[in-house]
Amino acid sequence: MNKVVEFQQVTKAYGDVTAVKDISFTMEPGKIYGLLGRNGAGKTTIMHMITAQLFASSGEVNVFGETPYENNRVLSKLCFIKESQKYPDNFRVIDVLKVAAALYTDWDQAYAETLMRDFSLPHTRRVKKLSRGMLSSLGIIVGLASRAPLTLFDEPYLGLDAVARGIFYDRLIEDYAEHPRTIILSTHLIDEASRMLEHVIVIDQGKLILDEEADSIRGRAFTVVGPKSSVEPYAADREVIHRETFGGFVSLTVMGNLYGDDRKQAEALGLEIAPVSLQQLIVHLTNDKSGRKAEVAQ
Ligand SMILES: Nc1ncnc2c1ncn2[C@@H]1O[C@H](COP(=O)(O)OP(=O)(O)OP(=O)(O)O)[C@@H](O)[C@H]1O
Repeated sequence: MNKVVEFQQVTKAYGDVTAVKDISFTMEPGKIYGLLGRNGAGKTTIMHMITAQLFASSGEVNVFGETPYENNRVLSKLCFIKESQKYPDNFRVIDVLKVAAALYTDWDQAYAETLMRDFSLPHTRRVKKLSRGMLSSLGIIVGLASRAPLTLFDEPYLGLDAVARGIFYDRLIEDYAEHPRTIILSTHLIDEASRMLEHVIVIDQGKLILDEEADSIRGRAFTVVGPKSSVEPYAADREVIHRETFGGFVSLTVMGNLYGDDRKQAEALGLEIAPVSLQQLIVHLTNDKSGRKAEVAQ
């Protein structure tokens, strides 16, 4: 299958700061990727190399099978929504939409208008007069209505309230189902975004430490709940990554195969089983692989 993004042993240094260290990964068409990691992990640097705003110090970056640098065939297929997008001072919301309509080949104006209503964004308000959350909504509208074959959202929801974030997730999932494309979402809100993510790439201190399908990560652990007397023997020779006690009951998150014997044994003991959050697992896996106590989410 043709790859949308290919990184081969890519390193990026800013002077003596090496932000990205010898990273290799590929991204396929028609998938939603989560690019996750702590502050300063190197996520934005990776997105800037994909979108040809930064050169790699070494290694090879290919997008749609070609180098993206000064390559209009590639760049015309990309839409990059940054955390703090800047617009000319005199621009109104409607001017941003006009520029986007001219820029993106697959732009859908009717869809943009629907999204404008969903996010209650006023057409004629000057962009510099928008609230922080409204500015984020504008970026989200441009990103979704661009329908670009590769759309990148870099922490797109600064200042957005929970309702607006919910609208973003819902619209993205609905629209993606009708118009499959590759989406890269960089976020700290892993639990919130996890229902949309199909594949997860975790960066820690510039290194790639996890590159896996979200479902396969989720299936690696689960939570068992029950009376202490049943839960503790079950947990005795297992890896416990989280523990909560309430009265005589215990809830443990254990590493194990959610779809296999580990689950059957727990069921046989009458323990309740619940899926574990992607965030909790990633925090755990990050700790393991980086050899330090990391906290992926804020
Ligand atoms: N222009 C620059 N000059 C020097 N160092 C930089 C520059 N841009 C980024 N860095 C450094 O590179 C590292 C990675 O930064 P990057 O912005 O890619 O991280 P990030 O994962 O996107 O972080 P966040 O989640 O906080 O946005 C950090 O140590 C940062 O300080």
